[in-house]
Amino acid sequence: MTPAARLSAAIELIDAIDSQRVPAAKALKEWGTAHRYAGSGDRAAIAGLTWDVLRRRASSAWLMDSDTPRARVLGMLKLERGLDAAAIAALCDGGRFAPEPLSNAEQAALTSRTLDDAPPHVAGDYPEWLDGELAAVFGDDRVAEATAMASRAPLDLRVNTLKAKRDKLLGSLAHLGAKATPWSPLGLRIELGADARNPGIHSEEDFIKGAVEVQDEGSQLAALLSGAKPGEQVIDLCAGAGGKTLALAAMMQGKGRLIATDHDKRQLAPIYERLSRAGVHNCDIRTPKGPNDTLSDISGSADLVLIDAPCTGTGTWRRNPDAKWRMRPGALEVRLKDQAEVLDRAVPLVKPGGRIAYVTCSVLGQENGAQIAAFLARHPEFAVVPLQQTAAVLWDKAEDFLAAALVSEQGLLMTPRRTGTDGFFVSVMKKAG
Ligand SMILES: C[S@@+](CC[C@H](N)C(=O)[O-])C[C@H]1O[C@@H](n2cnc3c(N)ncnc32)[C@H](O)[C@@H]1O
Repeated sequence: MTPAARLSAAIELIDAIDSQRVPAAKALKEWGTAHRYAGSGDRAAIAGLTWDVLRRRASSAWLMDSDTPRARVLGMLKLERGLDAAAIAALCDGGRFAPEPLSNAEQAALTSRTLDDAPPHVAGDYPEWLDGELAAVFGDDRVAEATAMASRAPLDLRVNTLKAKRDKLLGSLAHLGAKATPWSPLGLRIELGADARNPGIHSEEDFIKGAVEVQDEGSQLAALLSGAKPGEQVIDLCAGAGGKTLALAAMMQGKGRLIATDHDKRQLAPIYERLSRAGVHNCDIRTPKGPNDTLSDISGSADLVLIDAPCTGTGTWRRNPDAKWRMRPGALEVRLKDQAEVLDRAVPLVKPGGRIAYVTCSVLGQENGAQIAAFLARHPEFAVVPLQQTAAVLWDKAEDFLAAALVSEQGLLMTPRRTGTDGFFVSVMKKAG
């Protein structure tokens, strides 16, 4: 397919996503089934265009002064891909399979309109109802923060120190362009291009043998900041598919006891294979069975309970721009209730002097600082560990990391703009000894 034909396909896809209200991933899959002649390069390029339109959904419509699928694709080409009006006109030449030539109004919009007068939620590409929430956290920086949250994310990997060292993997994955991540001592980063082509990490020998896992650097840092140590008893209360469990296991170096559970057994399903591939032997997976508490035998003995809390996922918008536009206020309310519940559930598990590490992949204050402030009011036996102490696991990078993150009395917030990671909030609290 020509670049122009790919553009036409992206317009068609955005139209289908809008008119049939289907998730983008489903629409892309259906498009692929209906267009079997399209090669993998075409599919990746069309998916890349479609995701980029979703990233810049509001700002591209503002730029074009029109909300049609075509207008948003054209606006995205300027805002996200940096093409000027002449380059866009060259793509829209009206040829076979190409989009129609630009109208005078489109030409004028691409030449002279800007986002200068756009309201913050339009310039920053986020739902209007979240403006107050983001203003409360970022103030006047919210457009810049949200714009970074709308950008494309790299592929981050965590080296599994139970099996390998980062220096060696920097060599063996050099053909994918893997570089060391800025903050995590275990991270590798592969920058991805505008097309949504996956570098095939799951087929690499290092992945198959468990030497690396896919994990955003922010998620790696959240696990590191929990401070899990060899010999401790550590509970991963919201283990899900086990991303953090694997990181905790590596930190514990096979020594001590790691217990992973989740209230939804379906979420836990992939964890067995992942732990086995990673060579983890000290993890006890507790699958919920009926109404009995899976942790009823544990009382006041955990050194650390990690709560990778259910949250709105606003910190991962750059990986899932579709979800951002689907988010509704009701979802935030449900999450806030779940978070308070899971925090309270952790309390009796922790031993005197033990810690709770609370993590979300959200940037919203209600899910982060406010949730912790409310928890501390309910449980005055807990206090936030000073951030310098929490960040000490990053050694010589600790000070710069804390300067980059948004810090508060309750914890620290990483964001794409500040730390180049997904948005993650971390609060480590210690129980009085
Ligand atoms: C952010 S996800 C976990 C991701 C996972 N830790 C990882 O790194 O791959 C949050 C998880 O919390 C679980 N969850 C929600 N409410 C819970 C509760 N009250 N107790 C335990 N788990 C809960 C959800 O099923 C979901 O798997």
